[in-house]
Amino acid sequence: MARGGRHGRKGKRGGGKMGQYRSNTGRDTRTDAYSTAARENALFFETYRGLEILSEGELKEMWAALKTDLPNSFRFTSSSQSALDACRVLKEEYIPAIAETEFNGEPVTPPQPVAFYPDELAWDIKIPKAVVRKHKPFAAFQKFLVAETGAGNISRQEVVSMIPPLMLGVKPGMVVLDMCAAPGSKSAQLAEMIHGEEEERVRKVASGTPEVAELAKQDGYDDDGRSSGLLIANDSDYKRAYMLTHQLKRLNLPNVIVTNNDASIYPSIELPQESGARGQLKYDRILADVPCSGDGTARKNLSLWEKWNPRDAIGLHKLQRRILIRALELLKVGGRMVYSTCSMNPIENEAVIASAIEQIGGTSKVQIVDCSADLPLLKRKPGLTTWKAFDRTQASQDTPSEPIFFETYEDFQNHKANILATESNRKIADITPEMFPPASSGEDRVPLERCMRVYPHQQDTGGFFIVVLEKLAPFKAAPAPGKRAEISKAKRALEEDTDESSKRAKTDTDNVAEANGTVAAEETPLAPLVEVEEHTVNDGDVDTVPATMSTEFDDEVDGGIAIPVETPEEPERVERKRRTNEPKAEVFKFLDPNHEAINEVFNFYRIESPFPRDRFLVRNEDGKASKAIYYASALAKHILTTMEGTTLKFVHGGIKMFVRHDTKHAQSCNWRVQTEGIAILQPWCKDRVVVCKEKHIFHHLLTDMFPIFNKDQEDKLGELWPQLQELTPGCCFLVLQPDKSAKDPFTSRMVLPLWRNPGSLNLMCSKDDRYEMLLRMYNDANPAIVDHTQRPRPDQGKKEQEEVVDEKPEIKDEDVMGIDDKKKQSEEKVEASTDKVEPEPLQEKEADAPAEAMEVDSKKE
Ligand SMILES: C[S@@+](CC[C@H](N)C(=O)[O-])C[C@H]1O[C@@H](n2cnc3c(N)ncnc32)[C@H](O)[C@@H]1O
Repeated sequence: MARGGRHGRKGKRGGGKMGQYRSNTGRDTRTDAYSTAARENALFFETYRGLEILSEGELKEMWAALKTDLPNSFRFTSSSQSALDACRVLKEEYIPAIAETEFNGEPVTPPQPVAFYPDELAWDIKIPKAVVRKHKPFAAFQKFLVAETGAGNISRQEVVSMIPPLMLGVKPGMVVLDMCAAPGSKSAQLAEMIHGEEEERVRKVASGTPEVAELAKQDGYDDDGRSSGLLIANDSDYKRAYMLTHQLKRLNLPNVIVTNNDASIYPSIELPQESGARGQLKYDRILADVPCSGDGTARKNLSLWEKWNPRDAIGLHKLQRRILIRALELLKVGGRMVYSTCSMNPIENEAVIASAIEQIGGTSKVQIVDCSADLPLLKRKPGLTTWKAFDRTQASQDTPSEPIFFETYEDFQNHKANILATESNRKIADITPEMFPPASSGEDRVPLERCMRVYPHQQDTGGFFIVVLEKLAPFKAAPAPGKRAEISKAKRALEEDTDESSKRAKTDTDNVAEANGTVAAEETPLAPLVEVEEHTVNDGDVDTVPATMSTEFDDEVDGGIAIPVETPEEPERVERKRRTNEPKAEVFKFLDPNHEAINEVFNFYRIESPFPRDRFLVRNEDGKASKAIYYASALAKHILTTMEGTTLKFVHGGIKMFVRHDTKHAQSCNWRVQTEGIAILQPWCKDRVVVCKEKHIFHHLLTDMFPIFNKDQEDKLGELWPQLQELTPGCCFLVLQPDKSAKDPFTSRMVLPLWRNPGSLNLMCSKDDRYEMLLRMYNDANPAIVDHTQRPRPDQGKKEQEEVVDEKPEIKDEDVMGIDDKKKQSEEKVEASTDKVEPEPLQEKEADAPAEAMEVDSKKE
């Protein structure tokens, strides 16, 4: 596990990616007390008033809501049984306790389930974050939140940010792309949906009768009970892509890949087709939660009050449209995508949707899905069908802070001409015709009212824009509007063919078009006249990957202005230039199914067929099984191998299933199992399974590290004693089995790795995981954990003591970290999981090192 952290962080001063969180004086504003920051910005307010998208009364309500603290909210991991247990603990223990407490003499409102979120899995805390952190009665609750977040059972996530994944309707078996995914709260939601009830299905297939097995293979679980789906989560900012990895790794899913590419030119993935012909991967679902000006996040991103500027949206519109068009190209016919922003500005929202639909050939190619019946308890407003474009550039320089509105593009052109006539060097916004409402009507009309707008005052959240699009037919995107005008001009010039300069114009234009594809480059014909101010929103920075990928189209092609585009026969092997400090590309080398290490683990744990032998990989250049063996799903394996060395840049893929542990016991195995992959592996293992049904026995294993294993401990170990006596030394699976006939039964099933030494035992999990389980399962907030290898044992002979310590397996970083480190890390993850809060970048050392090296480093620490 990579260690992020505040320690050793080399934060940038001033602008850069952190720019949006700095005040004009360069101070980081993220930790400012909510109450001390001024929440006023006349330009921001007057712009929204002048836009007339809300009545005067509602505008005031929205403004008042924007000025208050954002409630804290979190979500339980839907795919994990221990998360569902944690949710029950919240309801049965913490909520009643909080309901009894008071703050400043008033009763406290306990956390409430988010009304629109299914199964009461999302919760809202109306008590301000600062109060929860500092007020004593909430200390236990805070501890619970931190422990469960660290364990991957809870994700802190803003309520509005939970909407796009819910609207996508992802199911197990689906192939999903999250194009702008960091820091990853929505990706985590999507990954959980793909995972579904995989663990239960796997158990049925592995143990059941043929009928049960058949049943368990259906509904997307057709990989012997495992979900055959895949999530590719991408972000163009490589540091944020590593933060994304951090967030997703907590879920322990083998069908997740993280990439680091520019979404607007996201590479196509080659797939072998059954017929033997080549095909390209098309996605069932795509999320384009694009970089935006983020004015819906003003309740938590306080620097917005200081910096809000209409140019941020204007500067991002084209990138947003390019990302959306690329998403639609990559979508399956019949597939659905969500385009979303945390901005309320129509230029980043409805204008992007309308112009993109026009560019790809209209509503016969893609439709806006009517979602009015979905999530009925979500309060929302329809998308805008008419709006004005706006800027702050007044004709006179004396009134620079007042917004100026344009009903039509001609209005804007006149305004610009007036200004430039007197002051040719004034900076004017790059407003383009696509930023205005579409003129189409009748059958071609784009039903923009089907888009969804969520305003902060409606249900005490941030602001958000969401639209669900369904691809109806393959299309060939027309060139971007500016490019189209340029090409027409060049074509006219060619037709006239009067002088040399027109020929040059044609040649230049075609060269640019060929090099960039239809959507890779856009310049309006007006561009040379207009200078755009640098906008402050850095999420919109485009990755500087050269536009070498062609934007290939679906097999059937129609209409549009065709620009010669070369569709590559196979993925291009283009060496992508590494930026300074950028880590080397991660490596994924799959092992031969008959590799010695694979044979060893299959024999030792008696892993039964049909558990696949050909999906194991290592993460080093040599392809040697030296430290860890990972496992990836079938599709993940295909993509990691076929796209190796192409422009698709991988950051993460696969889960760690076995870790090397050299043992001197001849009958043992040199590979121990890891918790990451244990739930899908164990049901296929017919050996080395130890079942525990009594909670008090497990408590002993949690509080004692390396408890002695001898006859004197027989009573303490109860049902485990005879089972463990039968086992040769080495790793085994400890299955916690709910059984009503037990005195003290478990509420749900869980599997953990256990190490059986000749003279001791050890549960193979970190101290922090022990603390989390003690809190969740035994409500024990301050347990004492004893490490018996650190204690003198007068009752043992020298040889016995040596045996205990000698076989103490190496546990990697998660075990090496102390509770304080892990707590800090969990708190950082909590921050990172919210939408617009810039996560702490990984330490440079980590960012530079491949995954395995990171672990070694952190262990040395
Ligand atoms: C609004 S944030 C996404 C939040 C994320 N979906 C979540 O739920 O945590 C936008 C992200 O887009 C990334 N980004 C900016 N330009 C991009 C591009 N051209 N391609 C891909 N990602 C981009 C930024 O680095 C940023 O992480």
